[in-house]
Amino acid sequence: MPVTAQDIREALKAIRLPAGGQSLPDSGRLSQIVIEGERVAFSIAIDQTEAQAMASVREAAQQCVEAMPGVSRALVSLTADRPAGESGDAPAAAQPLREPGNRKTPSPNARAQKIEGVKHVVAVASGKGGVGKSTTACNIALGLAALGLRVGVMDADIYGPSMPKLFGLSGKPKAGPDRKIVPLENYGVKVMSIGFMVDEETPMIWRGPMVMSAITQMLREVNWGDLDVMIVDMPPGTGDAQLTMAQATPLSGAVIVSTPQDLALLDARRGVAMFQRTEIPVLGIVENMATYICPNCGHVEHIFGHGGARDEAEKLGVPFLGEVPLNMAIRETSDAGRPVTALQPDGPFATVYRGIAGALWENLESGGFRREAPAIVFE
Ligand SMILES: Nc1ncnc2c1ncn2[C@@H]1O[C@H](COP(=O)(O)OP(=O)(O)OP(=O)(O)O)[C@@H](O)[C@H]1O
Repeated sequence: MPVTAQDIREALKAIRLPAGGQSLPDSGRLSQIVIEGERVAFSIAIDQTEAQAMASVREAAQQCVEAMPGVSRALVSLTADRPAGESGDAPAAAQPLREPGNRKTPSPNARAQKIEGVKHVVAVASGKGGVGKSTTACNIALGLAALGLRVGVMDADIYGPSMPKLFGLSGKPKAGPDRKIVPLENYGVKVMSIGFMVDEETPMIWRGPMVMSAITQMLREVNWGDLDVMIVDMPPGTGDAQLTMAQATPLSGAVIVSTPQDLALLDARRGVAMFQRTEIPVLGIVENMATYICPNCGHVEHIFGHGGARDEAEKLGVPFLGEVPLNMAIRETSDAGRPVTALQPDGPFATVYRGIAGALWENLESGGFRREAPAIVFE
């Protein structure tokens, strides 16, 4: 018989909080329990100061559930998103951290704990899907690495994780001697993706508390080592899931990717607004598929109109980091797991991405906003 949430709650009664405290289910700290087939996921709410003390409770809960018949894997994480003790029978994503009205939420740095050894965490986001957010995130990461920086990529795009494909990586990451997961690596960049943790056929399992569990695990239980920058590929859009995720991640700032079309710009504006509302600095806008350069004659065509993102950035008072042309080489190399910035470092597109990466790094390090990357001229 398939296991039920009630069975799991019963079994978890054996787990007690430290110092002879209540049983885990009675403590009101359990999130909703999500069951899909033989996989189970839930989170345990803690106060940030309890992280160390509660680590053994998390481990015991996981072992307890994995020992149950009908369970092949349990994903249990500690979350400090809501006050410990508050009853949690609703998915985390259904409880946006946004407060009612127009009040601003506290800065993410006050909420999300820093990741040890990681200097800057940068979200790459877009107001809507399909604008080339992941391709841009991947190539910016490689551009940063080309500048000699230590770079990691965390793929938090729950709707369609694409970093495994973009970096040409597959397989399951393994745990190291310290029990932390060792990220996979290619082209000198460490990569961790929801795509490594979930079967392709069951992407919808990463909903509600599972999303938060996976993000928490990828942030806290992965051995990232020392990084100058961690790039986080966010899910496209500006809904509550994105907002919650942004707030749970200790972001230094965000980069918004947009195409020149009006619609996308409207969406990009929403993206900017989402980060501004949460007091996460917008480090810049990248215009993707800005121009088409004829591979035969070099003629530059502005298929979708041009300059929209630059003007919009100006209006919004956020930096414009640069523009990436629409080009088959970018599509083909990305889709084949051979990103252009790593494979053709002397080519024009690698130059563009390195320029964007350089401007981003400067903004990060200065804490100020440089207006844009140097213009790249195609001759
Ligand atoms: N500058 C570009 N020139 C040509 N093709 C591009 C460019 N940027 C992205 N693409 C292609 O567009 C497609 C969508 O890109 P990508 O997956 O990066 O978008 P996304 O915004 O992350 O999408 P999703 O919403 O699915 O997460 C891919 O096939 C990619 O190779």
